[in-house]
Amino acid sequence: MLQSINPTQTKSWTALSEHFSVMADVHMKQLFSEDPKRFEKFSIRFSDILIDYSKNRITDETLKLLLSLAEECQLKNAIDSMFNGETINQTEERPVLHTALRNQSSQPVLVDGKDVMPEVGSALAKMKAFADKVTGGQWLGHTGKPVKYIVNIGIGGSDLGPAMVTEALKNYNTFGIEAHFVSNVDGTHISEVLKKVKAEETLFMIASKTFTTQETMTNANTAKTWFLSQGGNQTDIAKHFVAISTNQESVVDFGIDPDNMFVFWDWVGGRYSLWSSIGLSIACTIGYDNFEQLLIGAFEMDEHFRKTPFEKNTPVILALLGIWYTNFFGTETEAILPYDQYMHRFAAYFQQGNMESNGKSVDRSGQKINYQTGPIVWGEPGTNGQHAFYQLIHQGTKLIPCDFLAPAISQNPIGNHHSILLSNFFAQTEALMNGKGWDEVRDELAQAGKSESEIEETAPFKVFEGNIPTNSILVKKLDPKTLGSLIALYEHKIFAQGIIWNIFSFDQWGVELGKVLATKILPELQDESPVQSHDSSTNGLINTYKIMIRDNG
Ligand SMILES: O=P(O)(O)OC[C@H]1O[C@H](O)[C@H](O)[C@@H](O)[C@@H]1O
Repeated sequence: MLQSINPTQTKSWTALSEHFSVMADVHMKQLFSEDPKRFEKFSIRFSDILIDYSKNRITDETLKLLLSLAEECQLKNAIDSMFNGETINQTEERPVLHTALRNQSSQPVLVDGKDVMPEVGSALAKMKAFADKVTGGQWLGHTGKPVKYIVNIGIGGSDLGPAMVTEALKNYNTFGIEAHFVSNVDGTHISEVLKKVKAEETLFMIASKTFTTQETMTNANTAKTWFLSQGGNQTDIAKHFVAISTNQESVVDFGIDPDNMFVFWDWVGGRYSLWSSIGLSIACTIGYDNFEQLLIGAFEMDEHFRKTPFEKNTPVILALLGIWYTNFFGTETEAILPYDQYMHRFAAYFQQGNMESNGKSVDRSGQKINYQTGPIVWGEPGTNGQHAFYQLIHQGTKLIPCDFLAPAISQNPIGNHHSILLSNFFAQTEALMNGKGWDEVRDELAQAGKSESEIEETAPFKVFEGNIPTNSILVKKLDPKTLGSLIALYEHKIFAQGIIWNIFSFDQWGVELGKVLATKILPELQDESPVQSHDSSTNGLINTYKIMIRDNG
């Protein structure tokens, strides 16, 4: 059981509030000029990852207070409780053990007194055997051809993780197998994917923890009907459809052979499941050995999170910095900006990871919260974002803390592309920190031959206040192991924040309401008769929809 501790009632919170009144107006430029060792002090090297958090609006004192907030909120106990398999997902009465999926030690992991590692081991062994066959060209379709296309049908956690990782590690896909992902119930999604694949060379992976999700089951049925219309018959389904789920009964009802079912467990949250059988599409495209490297990278981060004192503990530091801005500076969003095209789905992945986990407003004792919790997470790869939304980050009215991520080594070294990319990465964090002061702007305009009155007129628009916080995460190369560590870094950051905010990070009750209402409305759309049972807006929308359909013939 996790204790309920209101963070705002701690001594550290009060001290942080007082400290904030001092720090609110301190410019980072000044902090850098006062301390030439600021980078050494506020950066951590973990394996091939450098995390530089020196461009944050913090001093030694800030960090000291934030660290004591973590202590007062009993973060250490909570970490132990998670790794030890205690039922910390209390509202769903489950432990939270995605860390067991990547546990490389010989230590048992107990759930209700039973070691789950043998089950994890056999699920991984089944994945390996299958992935080896697929990537080795030995898993044959009904006409005797090997697999060329994988279509993963899933949504949310059963889509975003595998989709993000297969993109991020695309360069490790040396087997010529194309991975496609269908998530949206909009028929356009599956239709467009089916245009690109050939049934006899396609392996469908129906990925759903519950095997009841409306979108996934609708898409899965459409895929089955399509497959049967393309020359496959009922008995061929076994060669072309596999299921990844915790729900064997529904898998069998759907018509998938239990031998073709890959399991995981209810103690793996959907948005933390890419390490489980949900990662099958990853293993079948980049190969099982690379999938294993991903697990190893995550395990190394788990060990670091579990064992490193908080002042050198990277997920804890990132979590505390986020809390500093969210709860004291009043920031509402955080941007994740990878300077790596392969990572183009990374922000979208952690949008779910973060917002579904920490988008809560009731604390662990069931009380309504009167402080801010999870931020809005968003982002796009650099340098694209620079030409789209960085204007607002540089000169808008909102303070937006940003994480910049980049690999030192490009996997596609063409000409000077990578130095250009990285020069932008370095320049942006520098500019966001320093800004551009009045004197600099005036000098520049004077040098360009502007008159005094012209300078007065133009200068205000060209001034950048700077002082915008960034974390720079520079990795040697985006290989499977490093990616595994990076994902685990963000996962644990989210966990640590949830503990301090005194919320339950592993349920998602907020997603349920829309689902329930949609199932109620679906039958109302079957005929032309107008509805009156909703509010006037919803009635109006449904009835106009019906008229549009009717008028279309
Ligand atoms: O894997 P499934 O059971 O199909 O669930 C897919 C997704 O749907 C739900 O609405 C949850 O909000 C997500 O956390 C979950 O990942």
